[in-house]
Amino acid sequence: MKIKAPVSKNEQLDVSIMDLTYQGMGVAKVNDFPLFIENALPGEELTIQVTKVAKNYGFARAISWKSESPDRVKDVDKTYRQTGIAPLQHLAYPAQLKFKQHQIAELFNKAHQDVEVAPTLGMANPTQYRNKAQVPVRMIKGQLETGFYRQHSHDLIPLTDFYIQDPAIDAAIIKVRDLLRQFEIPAYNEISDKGVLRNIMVRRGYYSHEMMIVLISRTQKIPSQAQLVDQIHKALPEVTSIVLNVNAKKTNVIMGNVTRVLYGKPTIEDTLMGLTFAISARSFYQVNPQQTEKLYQMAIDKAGLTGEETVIDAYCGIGTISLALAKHAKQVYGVDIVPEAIEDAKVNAQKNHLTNVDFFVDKAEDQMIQWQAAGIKPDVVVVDPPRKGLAETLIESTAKMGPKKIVYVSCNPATLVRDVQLFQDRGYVIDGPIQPVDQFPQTPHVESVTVLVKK
Ligand SMILES: C[S@@+](CC[C@H](N)C(=O)[O-])C[C@H]1O[C@@H](n2cnc3c(N)ncnc32)[C@H](O)[C@@H]1O
Repeated sequence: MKIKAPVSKNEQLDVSIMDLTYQGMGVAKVNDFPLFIENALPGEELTIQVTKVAKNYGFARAISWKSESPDRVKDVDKTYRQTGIAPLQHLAYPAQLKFKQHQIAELFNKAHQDVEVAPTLGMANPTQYRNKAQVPVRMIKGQLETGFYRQHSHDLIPLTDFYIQDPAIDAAIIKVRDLLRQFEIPAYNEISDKGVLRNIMVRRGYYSHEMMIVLISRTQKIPSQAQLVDQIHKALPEVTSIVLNVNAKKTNVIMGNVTRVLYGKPTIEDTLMGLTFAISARSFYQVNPQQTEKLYQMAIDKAGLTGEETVIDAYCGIGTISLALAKHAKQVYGVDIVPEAIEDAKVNAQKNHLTNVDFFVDKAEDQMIQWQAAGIKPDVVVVDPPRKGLAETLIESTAKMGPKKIVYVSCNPATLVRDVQLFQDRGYVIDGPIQPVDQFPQTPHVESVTVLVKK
């Protein structure tokens, strides 16, 4: 028998908000049927209009408030919410930190795990923190614009202040945009699959102030390329690298596989944990440098190294954690799937005069099986996977290698909970509190460090 939802589309209702979801939406329940409402906070009483009804849940939009949460920040800029750049900016920062701590505890509780979660480590100035921007380029009314997509769409909202980005990066985007207009370079059109420039990526070293501009183009060459590049580096003295990335595919993936240096070096340098790192266009590098130092210090402290240990850093990127650990370990092995990242990692080991680190290009899950077969016996394994978490085969081979300690740096508590359970099934237990670190203020994203030890 088909069960009818207790609400229908377009219906208006008065509700109380009970909780925030992992995506940062308010949750209200009507006869146990959950409704998700953007921009609504726990404790608020409001009138909503139902916008979508699915089998077990629905979505609604807020129409008017009867009572507001004391944690609500008034006078927020709606553009940031519309674009999804800062979907939690309406929640006061201390409450954002509590929300992140609570999210992790909730997800473990739902999996019947009683864990201790420490208060989230926040930052003093939780805006303008990003060292990297990736902005789409589109033609609007015949003019090239840069900005951000409206959430759940590809409609570009032009923006000049991105709120959570380093303002020097925002200024560089405007300058590049103006030069693209001056040279009449057409933006890419997703529908016709014609035009030239798709995206602009800008990275700026937090300490070095070296800046890289990546022009992501559908075509192998940009019209007036030499003059454009010349004008960009003349207008922006911090620019030490201009790179062309070619992405000729009709795809939502931002970067293609071909990169060519148009000006300066193929990498920029920055400093983290007192070490120097070269970073190329396609390599991962943490976007919040101030918080990354706290996150890495936490991972290093929790690893508890004495200088005698063999350590594996799976998902190592350009070797940031590996090299920070190498100063305190006998031998470190790092693996990442992106060849450019591993090239950077090898250069970075040399730059920092660290000779006790070996880096490998491979899927971490495959490399781990090879290390296990080769009889490598790590004392500590650090994992820092993307949001989808760990492959079960990696968990299996890690457990077989039997490290005393696993330090799990996670950017997604849902996959963290799943993976921790798989480690528990193989004889590991959580040691000490889980430590959230706020890498992404004004957004619902949650980063954390968890330690597992062998029973
Ligand atoms: C969250 S980042 C962490 C990188 C590094 N630990 C850091 O802090 O800069 C995840 C990394 O996993 C890499 N990656 C994604 N899938 C992978 C896989 N299956 N095997 C190995 N590395 C992978 C990405 O290239 C990226 O460098």
